[in-house]
Amino acid sequence: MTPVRAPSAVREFEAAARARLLPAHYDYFAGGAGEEITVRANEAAFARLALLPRVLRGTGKLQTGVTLPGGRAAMPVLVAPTAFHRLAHPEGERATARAAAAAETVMVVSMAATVAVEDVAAAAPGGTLWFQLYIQPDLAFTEAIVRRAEAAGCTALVVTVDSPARGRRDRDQHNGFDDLPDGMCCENLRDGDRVRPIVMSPEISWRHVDLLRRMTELPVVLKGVTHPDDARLALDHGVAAVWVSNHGGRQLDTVPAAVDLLPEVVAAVGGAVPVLLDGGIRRGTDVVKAMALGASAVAVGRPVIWGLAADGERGVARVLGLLHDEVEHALTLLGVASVHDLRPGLVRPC
Ligand SMILES: Cc1cc2nc3c(=O)[nH]c(=O)nc-3n(C[C@H](O)[C@H](O)[C@H](O)COP(=O)(O)O)c2cc1C
Ligand SMILES: O=C(O)C(=O)c1ccccc1
Repeated sequence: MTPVRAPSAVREFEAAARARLLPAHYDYFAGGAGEEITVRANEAAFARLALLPRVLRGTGKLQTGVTLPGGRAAMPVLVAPTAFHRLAHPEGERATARAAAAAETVMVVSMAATVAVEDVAAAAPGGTLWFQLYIQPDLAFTEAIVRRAEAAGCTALVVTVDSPARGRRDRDQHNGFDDLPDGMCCENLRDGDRVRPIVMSPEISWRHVDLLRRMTELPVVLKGVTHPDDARLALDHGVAAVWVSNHGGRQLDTVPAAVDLLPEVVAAVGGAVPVLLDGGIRRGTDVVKAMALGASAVAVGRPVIWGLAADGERGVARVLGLLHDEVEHALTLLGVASVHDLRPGLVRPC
């Protein structure tokens, strides 16, 4: 009999997840906007970057930890905010939070989580949670959500700014996937005895970022920046970090690959605040490439979903563990002792 082995690479979790998920749910998680050109570009861009190792550097103990505005992480790979974890596993965001806490990394709880932020926090005491927010045009309601996130112990607010409208996702349209099944809802959108829909409004502007900053003491991270001019504006508006992202190719199709946008944003930010990046990270080598190009840390969206769908908390723990081990291995073979010593000279186009 062929022994069944645990997946030994992040990518193997996708097949395991696909086998377990309803096709419409798999498509929701995997898919993106339009022709999915950006979805594919995110991963392809990492394949087009080569690593150039240094030798005989006598690197001793490795350093993978990073310090960010919302706290420390033992590895430079955060859990990106993704919606609807209970579609992937009955424990939903609770399982994800436990695995992230065990890996000593940050979980960014989605505003569209299917477990309330208070319950996510209670499931993983000692874990670091940030809260992702779509600023709602109803500012009083936005403030109520911010207060909940603060009270639950979240240490940063991640404001997603790439969604002035919902992305057009053909797979979801074909599958008729437009709502959660009975018994599941966006628990962070509860307002008295009703659950409000998430509004993605084109009216949101820099003025709202200013209002939000006045609303809270928490560091505000801007997620979904692609243009260097917006990175500069973000600094003018006092953000604590800039997060380069095209939403995993789920918003505007044909936006360039995230890692290809990184150098210009890093140059625009000029070291004033940390720059985070997500989109297409599947390997430890992808993590070190992004950090060599100036990211302070990266985040993974779909890999976490695949781990969760395949094997719950254990699957997410394995995905994060694989990425951590691969980062260490890549550092060793690059001749670099610390993620802080990664430099652009270690990467070149190929
Ligand atoms: C299924 C799914 C749901 C997502 N939900 C959210 C969300 O609620 N809020 C948000 O800011 N980003 C959301 N994103 C975007 C992720 O935070 C992240 O930018 C993206 O997944 C990174 O690309 P990757 O999946 O290649 O790692 C979602 C992504 C996926 C795949
Ligand atoms: O699917 C997404 O990418 C996403 O960001 C989202 C946000 C709110 C509700 C559902 C999904």
